[in-house]
Amino acid sequence: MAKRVVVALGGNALGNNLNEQMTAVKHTSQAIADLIEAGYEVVLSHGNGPQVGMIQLAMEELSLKQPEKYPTVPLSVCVAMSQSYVGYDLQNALREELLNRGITCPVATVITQVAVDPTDKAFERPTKPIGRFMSKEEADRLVQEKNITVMEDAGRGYRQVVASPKPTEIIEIETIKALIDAGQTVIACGGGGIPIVKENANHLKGVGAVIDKDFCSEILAEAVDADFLIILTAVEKVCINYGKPDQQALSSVSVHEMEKLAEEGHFAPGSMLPKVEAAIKFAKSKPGRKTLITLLEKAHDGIEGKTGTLIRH
Ligand SMILES: Nc1ncnc2c1ncn2[C@@H]1O[C@H](COP(=O)(O)OP(=O)(O)O)[C@@H](O)[C@H]1O
Ligand SMILES: NC(=O)OP(=O)(O)O
Repeated sequence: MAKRVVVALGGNALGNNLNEQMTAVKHTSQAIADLIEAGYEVVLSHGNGPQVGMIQLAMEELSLKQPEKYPTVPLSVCVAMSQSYVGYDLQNALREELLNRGITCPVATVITQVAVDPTDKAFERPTKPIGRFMSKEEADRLVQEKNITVMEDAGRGYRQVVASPKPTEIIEIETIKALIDAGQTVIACGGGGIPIVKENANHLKGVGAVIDKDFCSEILAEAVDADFLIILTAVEKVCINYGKPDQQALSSVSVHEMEKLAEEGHFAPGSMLPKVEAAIKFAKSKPGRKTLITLLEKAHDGIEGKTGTLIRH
């Protein structure tokens, strides 16, 4: 039976703006098509930090200019827009790459809502960076003008941060499973999913948050009973003492060892730590499940055991 793989695409797989994304998805599709060609069943998820920030800013400018005509657009709707915008580019690029290789496999994006707990403490403490990077001066000015929260993002500059509650349930999971079982390649849970809370028996209400795509990809991987969770990012291997002279790359690590390293503070919160936490959770969820963290271009080599950081039981 074909091995089932959930692939979480990081920022470098999509770029930061319209032009970058058009180019990046072509490159990304080659790496994904390599996995499909090698016989893996692939389910894709992706981030949306730059995209949702761009959409939110555009919507805000419009509503500031003409509030009667263009009312404020909630963040949950901006997440929905980012899902369809990225999904559109990604499914088209992958469709073309597969057809060019003579592979007949329909590709579809599922608009995915993801439940969060309305009492999640994350609503009181924004941590998820979105949008572009800013200087400290610009960030301070926007804090005054717009009453937003900003944070320094892993030594790369300042960004707006929003609440990022933990995902608890994927609403469209049965649709996603039906498409996978029909042999289709599915893009789902984009941007961590559209965050919703269950208000009563049947009503789902969007909430102002951006869910971490690594945590959401992990619950997706469990729900579709994947063998592998692959988190593709901008580094080939996870390191200890990252950025220091004694930096050391990790190749194959048990969940127990990885938990210890995380406790020792080797992984930066907001960048590598959520990936490591998601990796540990998936590898622990059922015997035989493994997580791989590596570079986009190394996805195929990584799953063949040639590179990347493997987190296993
Ligand atoms: N211990 C570590 N090992 C490797 N990379 C790390 C580590 N700590 C922080 N990083 C940084 O985390 C980045 C990945 O996080 P991020 O850029 O947020 O991911 P994404 O690809 O999902 O957008 C890496 O490119 C690297 O700069
Ligand atoms: N939603 C999310 O985690 O996006 P990024 O991966 O772009 O931060």
